[in-house]
Amino acid sequence: MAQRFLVTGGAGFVGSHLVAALLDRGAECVVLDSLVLGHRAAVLPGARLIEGDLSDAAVLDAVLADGPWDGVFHFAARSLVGESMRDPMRYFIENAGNGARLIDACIRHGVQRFVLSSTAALFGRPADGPLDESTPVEPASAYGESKWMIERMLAWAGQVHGLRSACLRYFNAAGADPAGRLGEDHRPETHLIPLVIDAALGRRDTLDVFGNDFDTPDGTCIRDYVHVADLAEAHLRALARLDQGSVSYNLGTGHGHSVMEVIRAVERVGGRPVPFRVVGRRAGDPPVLVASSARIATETGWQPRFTKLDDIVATALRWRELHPNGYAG
Ligand SMILES: NC(=O)c1ccc[n+]([C@@H]2O[C@H](COP(=O)([O-])OP(=O)(O)OC[C@H]3O[C@@H](n4cnc5c(N)ncnc54)[C@H](O)[C@@H]3O)[C@@H](O)[C@H]2O)c1
Ligand SMILES: O=c1ccn([C@@H]2O[C@H](COP(=O)(O)OP(=O)(O)O[C@H]3O[C@H](CO)[C@@H](O)[C@H](O)[C@H]3O)[C@@H](O)[C@H]2O)c(=O)[nH]1
Repeated sequence: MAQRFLVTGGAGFVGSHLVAALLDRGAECVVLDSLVLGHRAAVLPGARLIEGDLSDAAVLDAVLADGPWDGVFHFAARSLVGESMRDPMRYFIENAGNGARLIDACIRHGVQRFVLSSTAALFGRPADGPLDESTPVEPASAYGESKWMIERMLAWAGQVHGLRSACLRYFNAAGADPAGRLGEDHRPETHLIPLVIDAALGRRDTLDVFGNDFDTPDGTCIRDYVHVADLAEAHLRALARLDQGSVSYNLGTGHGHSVMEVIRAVERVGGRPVPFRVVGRRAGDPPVLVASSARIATETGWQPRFTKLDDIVATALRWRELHPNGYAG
């Protein structure tokens, strides 16, 4: 019989790519998404979409009762650092509160394997150098703190109820489905690569570079851009690894790229100039965030297939060129 999975937030950017990977492997997928940030068209036809909010206890109960589930993947969340600093309680109520409700429903309905979308934002303002799982957790935002709260809940759910969990701390999710079915369409868009692409395509006047006075070689911030298809593969491997117990993994390519390098990559791949201007720093941006993913590599054999920034950018650019209005058509 086909394996059967529940994916919360499966109409969003990263979740929709995991759904594609599950369907490609013959699994059955149910997506629970309120569509508050996601898109109906991002749920591939092979999956079933249940439009509902995680804060709705009746919906959660009804969905989880319709098991058995081979695993639950939890993507649904708010994930904007700046927004979380203006309205921290929203992040604790929605991310941590809904996380608690979902974990509780999973325990009550006998789910045994749970995979959480966690984040590099757990690490706050760390020293330079690749961040592995021994890096101290010190969130510098309410968003990062809200994800850490869910990680801690999962630790307790494991200890008391035996729920096995994988906490996957993604660095910067990027790119688009290599088969061209899915892409990135956040509203509003705040992520660097789609904004740079829109500037190159003339859909924005200019790209604002948030500061060029950081302590980095060209003065702009360095991030580890990891392809969504590689993230999807990491989810599948982490899930399989749960047979041996709960895990936490940092997920990135291990290579950092500055904002200016991203601009140059889009110019190279797209063959068009990117208009940009340097503005002030964005509050809370650490200068460098690069992952060490040695642990997941050793324990599951995971390796990113997309290791070159140009290749990551190329998949995102291709989707945006074909879908200038994103999922709106
Ligand atoms: N994009 C990144 O670079 C990145 C990096 C690290 C971690 N993450 C985490 O990965 C996950 C997915 O990120 P994304 O970029 O795909 O986000 P996204 O906004 O594209 O997707 C989130 C999805 O969750 C849904 N959702 C939100 N609140 C909900 C609720 N209360 N009930 C039901 N559905 C709800 C939204 O409609 C949306 O479809 C998030 O948990 C995020 O914190 C993302
Ligand atoms: O218009 C823009 C947008 C971004 N940046 C810079 O580009 C880099 C990347 O920014 P962005 O794409 O917004 O990602 P992050 O702020 O690094 O956050 C992403 O990556 C984190 C993990 O590293 C996740 O926790 C977050 O959810 C996810 O949004 C940062 O240095 C920004 O300052 C600009 O210069 N101009």
